Formats: sequence, structure tokens, C-alpha cells
Amino acid sequence: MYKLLSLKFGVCNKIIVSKAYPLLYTHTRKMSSFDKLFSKIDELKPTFINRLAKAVEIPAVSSDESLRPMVVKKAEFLLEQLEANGFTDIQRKELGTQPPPVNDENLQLPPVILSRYGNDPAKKTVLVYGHYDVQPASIEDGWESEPFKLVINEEKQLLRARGATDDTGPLTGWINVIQAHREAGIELPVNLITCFEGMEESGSLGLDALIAREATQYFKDVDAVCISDNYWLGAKKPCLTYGLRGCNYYQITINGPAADLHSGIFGGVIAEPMIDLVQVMGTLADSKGNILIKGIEEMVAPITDKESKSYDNIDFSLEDIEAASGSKTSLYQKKEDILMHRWRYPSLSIHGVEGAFSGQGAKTVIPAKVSGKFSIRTVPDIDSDKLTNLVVEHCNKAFKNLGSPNTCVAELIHDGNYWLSDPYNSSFSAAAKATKAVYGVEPDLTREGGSIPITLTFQDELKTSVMLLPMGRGDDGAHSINEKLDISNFMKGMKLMAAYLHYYAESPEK
Ligand SMILES: C[C@H](N)C(=O)N[C@@H](Cc1c[nH]cn1)C(=O)O
Ligand SMILES: [Zn+2]
Ligand SMILES: [Zn+2]
Repeated sequence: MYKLLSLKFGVCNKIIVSKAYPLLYTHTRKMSSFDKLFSKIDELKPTFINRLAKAVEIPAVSSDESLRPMVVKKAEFLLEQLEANGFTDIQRKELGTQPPPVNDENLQLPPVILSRYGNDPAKKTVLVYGHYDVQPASIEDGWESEPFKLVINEEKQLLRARGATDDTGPLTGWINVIQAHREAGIELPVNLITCFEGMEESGSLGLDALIAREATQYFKDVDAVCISDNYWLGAKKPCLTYGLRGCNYYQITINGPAADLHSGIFGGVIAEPMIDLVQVMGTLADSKGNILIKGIEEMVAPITDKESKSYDNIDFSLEDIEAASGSKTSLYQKKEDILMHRWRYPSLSIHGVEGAFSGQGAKTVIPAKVSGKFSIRTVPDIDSDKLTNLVVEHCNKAFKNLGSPNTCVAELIHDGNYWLSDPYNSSFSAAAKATKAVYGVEPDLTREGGSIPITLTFQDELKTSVMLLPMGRGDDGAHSINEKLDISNFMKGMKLMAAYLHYYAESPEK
């Protein structure tokens, strides 16, 4: 085995090998390889920050139809970066038009970028997935600086911009890891395939079909999938993630008058869509965190003894949730309750209303058509179709009870499945060793309250394990204002990615 490893690492060839101590030799060799690689990563810090700065400058907001050209522009930027760093077989996969509900029915989905680095049949193949689209952001939301301009805060040692942690920082991290190998003259011990998409924040539309098509083509030799698109549980301890909640996103549209109206002339005379909407939306959940739609609770898998015990050793507290949310508004006080409600129970969130007045001042308008947006985070064993039937039935009934002459349509915008895996396979073991090598601690094994819709599809279609390797922290403000990535997480995160690939390369199973 040490011979094979020496070939793969391609460095330190002058060390005299003692056959009596192959493991010690392997370990010493690896540490020396890591030293060289990690020094190169440190040396390339300005280059990596500059690449991130250029990437986050492009406002690739997938949910805003008018910004679709920017999402495509960011894909093109990444294509250039892959090419410049020696990736081969780079393919820009078009996914066709965006399915309804959509305003522009000819709107093209952004491309998926496939590329590979290395194609050696003797090596394992790791597919890394990331998304280059981001959540919306504007300075008026309360950002300290322009969201699409990277701020390097030397005092706090952090990088601030939309996408810094979710997911442009980690995504560019994979390209950086390859650049570091090349410049350090260290052979990559695995073949790497990238799959970068531009619709994750909008339900990964079109990607399931692409993965199914490529399972026996581009992805045919994939041994493991690694996703760096979530966060540590708190702000101190690294973790590996073996579960995600799913996300079913809905809208309720209430249609009334032909145009927005003057409330002085029409108020009290016509039925107002916004008044109907707030009442229907008010029936969805209560202020204690309970979902009021009947039939959902019954689908949630019961807690096992093994699961109950799994919360004991997790490094997390009420203070962490208070610090990350900047408030004392937690619905639960005990660690187990907080974690269970983040990881293993469904939740319903109300996000906003399209078509309603939301600016400053006091506009006296009656909006003619409003769409209320809400999502339900799903967990084992909630069936997405059954859930949608329950939601639509509930909304229709609630609207009917109002006796309004307006019309109401409740519909699913997109859904993405939950995912739960075995955290003790060879990919997780490799990532645990990598965490120990980079951070000096054993990682916590966590589930994530957020969703990465495509995770289960990778697992099922490629019949491989998936492992989530977060780069950023739980207080990074993903989807929020002032999204950041600590510089230490960026730098160590790339070392972690690199070390994971090396440890995974030598794991016994394919
Ligand atoms: C965890 C990941 N970085 C993320 O933020 N995912 C989104 C995906 C999404 C958006 N709509 C539905 N799913 C999330 O969890 O909100
Ligand atoms: Zn993300
Ligand atoms: Zn996100």
C-alpha cells in the first residue's frame, strides 16, 4: 500500500522506506505532503480571496427572473476559472426552460457546469457539488456594505458578501484546492468531477433529470459525492453532516380587482385580496412553532432510543442559537429540543408577499393580486405529494370559509427531498481524519435544518454515498444580511477539502 501511496502523492521520493513501519511511513509522508500543500494554500490566499471577490460581484440571484443573465454570467466566469486551472472535459449543460409557475415562460434555466480533473482508472473518483446561485440581497435590507462587493474585514478577519459562505466560498474552494496541488507539484490522489449548478436556491430545477442522464455517462465512475454547502452547527466546532431537511415551497395567490386601487375610493366597497391572504396565511401556523395543517404530524417518523442518545454529545447550547440569531427569541430552551426542531421535525416559515406594498412611507393602495410565499421543511417520513395535497386542501378550505368573491390558487413552486445517511462509511471516516489533521479535533456528527434538494438524487442515481463537509460557521448569516465567511474557515476549509481527498484516496473500500 505504501508503494501505491508514494506513487499517488508523488513527493518525498527520497525518504528511505522501512517496510517494518509502513503506517508510520505513510503518516509521515502524508504530513510532509500536507505541510507542502497547506503552505501553498496559505501562499495563495490573496489569489483565492481575489477569485472569491470576482465571483461574488456577479449578482447571480436565481429567484429573480430579471437577474437570470447574471446567473449565466457567473457560470461563464466559473467556466473560465476551471479552464485556467487545468480542468478538462468542461461541459456547459443547458437544462431548457424553467417550468411554471414562472412569469416569462421562455426563461432559460442556468447551465450546469461539469468538469473533471484527472481520469486515472486506478484512482477513486470523487464528485464535488456546489451551487453558484445566491439568495437575493440589497443594501436596504440592512447590510453594512454593498452585498455584491466583497469586504475584507481585517479587524474581524472575515470576508463579507452575499454568497461568501453559501455557496460561492466553498465552491471556489474546490477550484483553489486543485490550483494549490498544481502549484505545489503534488499529484491529486483521486479523480475529481465538479457539478456546479445555478438553481439550488430555487429548488435545483432541471438537475434531477441531468443527474439521471449522466449517471451512466459523465458520472459513471463516481465513488463518492462530497458537498460543501452547509454550515457548522455553532461557531466553534467543525462538523460533518449526515442529514438534511427537505423543502416544499408554496404560494397562495389571491386575485381580485383588475388593477391596484385607491383605498379611499374602493376601501370597504370591494373585497381586498390582501385581507383574504393574511387570513388564509394566518391559519397555517401558530406563534409557538406549531404547524396547523392537519395530517402532517402523523407522517413524522418516531424518535428511536439511538436517536435520543445521539444528541447528548453534540457541542451546542441555547447561547449558540441566541448568538447566531442575535436575539433571545428561541421557542425552546433545551439543547435537545432546539436540535430536534432544527433537524428532525418539520417547520413552516412565511417568507413574504409578492405584489403587496412593502416600501417605506404610507402608500394607500389596495393591491389587486397578491401571492403569499411560505415553505415547509420536511423530514422523514413526510411524502412530498401527500404534503402538497394537505396544504392545497387546507388553503382552499380556509379561503372558502372567508366567503370572498376573489379567487384563490394554492400551489407548489418547488420541492426538494430530505436526506439521511450513515455517518460511519469510508467517506465520513476520511473527512473525520481530515478534520483532525486540520482542526486538531474530532468533528461533531450533525444534521442540517436547511435543504440541498439534489442530495438524495445523487445518492440514489449514482448509488454512492454522499457526505456533507461544511466550510462556514452557524453564525455566518447565510440567506440573511451581512453574510460572511471567516478567513480562517475559508483557509482551513480548503485544507480540509484537500486532506479529505487524500484520506479518501487511501480508504480500503471503493
Ligand atoms: C443549505 C443550503 N446552503 C441552502 O441554503 N439551501 C436552501 C435551498 C432551498 C431553497 N429553496 C428550497 N430549498 C435552503 O435550505 O433554503
Ligand atoms: Zn447553499
Ligand atoms: Zn442557501
